[in-house]
Amino acid sequence: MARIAYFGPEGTFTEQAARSLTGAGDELVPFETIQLALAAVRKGETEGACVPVENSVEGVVPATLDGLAEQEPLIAFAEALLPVHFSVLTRPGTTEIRTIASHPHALAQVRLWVEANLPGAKPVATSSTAAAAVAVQAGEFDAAVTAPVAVQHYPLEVRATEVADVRDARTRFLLVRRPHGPLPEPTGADRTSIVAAAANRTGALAELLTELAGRGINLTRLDARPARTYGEYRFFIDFEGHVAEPRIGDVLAALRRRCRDVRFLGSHPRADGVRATIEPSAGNADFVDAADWVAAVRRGEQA
Ligand SMILES: O=C(O)C(=O)Cc1ccccc1
Repeated sequence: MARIAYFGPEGTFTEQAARSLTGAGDELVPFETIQLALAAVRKGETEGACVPVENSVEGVVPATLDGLAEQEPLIAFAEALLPVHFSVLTRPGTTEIRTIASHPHALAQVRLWVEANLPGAKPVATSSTAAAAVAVQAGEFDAAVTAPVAVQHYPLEVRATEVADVRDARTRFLLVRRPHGPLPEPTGADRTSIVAAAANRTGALAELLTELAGRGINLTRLDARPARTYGEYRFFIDFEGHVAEPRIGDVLAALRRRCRDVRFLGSHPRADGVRATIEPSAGNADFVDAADWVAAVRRGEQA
């Protein structure tokens, strides 16, 4: 049985993701912010933490990216991909909706629906979708935009379901832990994540990407975030493959040489099961064969 922190309170999308990534015997512990959930696993209060990382409409979750790039290293060892549509909840008997509260990512994904269905309602940001439900229950706001499961946790009335301006929106969540013990086994459908601080000079980012492109490695995400000093950036790069594979080990070694700083954020199976694209002459067997050939040349066996 493991204790797993998650971005709560109860009834968030992240709780749903955490449930899908853990077993029935595991204990899920809610934290009010992403930073607190990550701090819990860093301090060893929990064995893991589940946090959202990116959304197909709103993009990255900055608190998660910055939280993984800074302080003691954490490793993502599993991910979940959830379809995201919302419910609108009010206190029973509410007739007029003047304020509508939610996590900023949720508000951004229902803006058109609110304009069309609740004209004049003022959006108010809360720390999470479930925190909005708590605030509505306490009478602070009139309506909350929540995960469909939130109504099972809070005594509120469902005013609308399946609310989403963009159909098929998805959010990806990570289960992270401190770097100890073995990594998940490679499956052929894996994702590796790093954060790199490239030198501040012409072509530095292009050089990093060329290392990946030259080995036929397909990127799945590239984001830049400020490195806390004005004008300096960190690059978050996700790509297909697992560090256990020779072709991925080879590119990580090259990135380590080229970057001022590179942090490994994990290799784990992709939630969507998409298998890695392998370009001609860039498969693992090609890398092993090439390394064997060099070793043979060094032994003087091949001239
Ligand atoms: O607030 C939540 O429920 C979260 O888990 C974060 C979030 C917010 C909006 C869409 C997906 C995840």
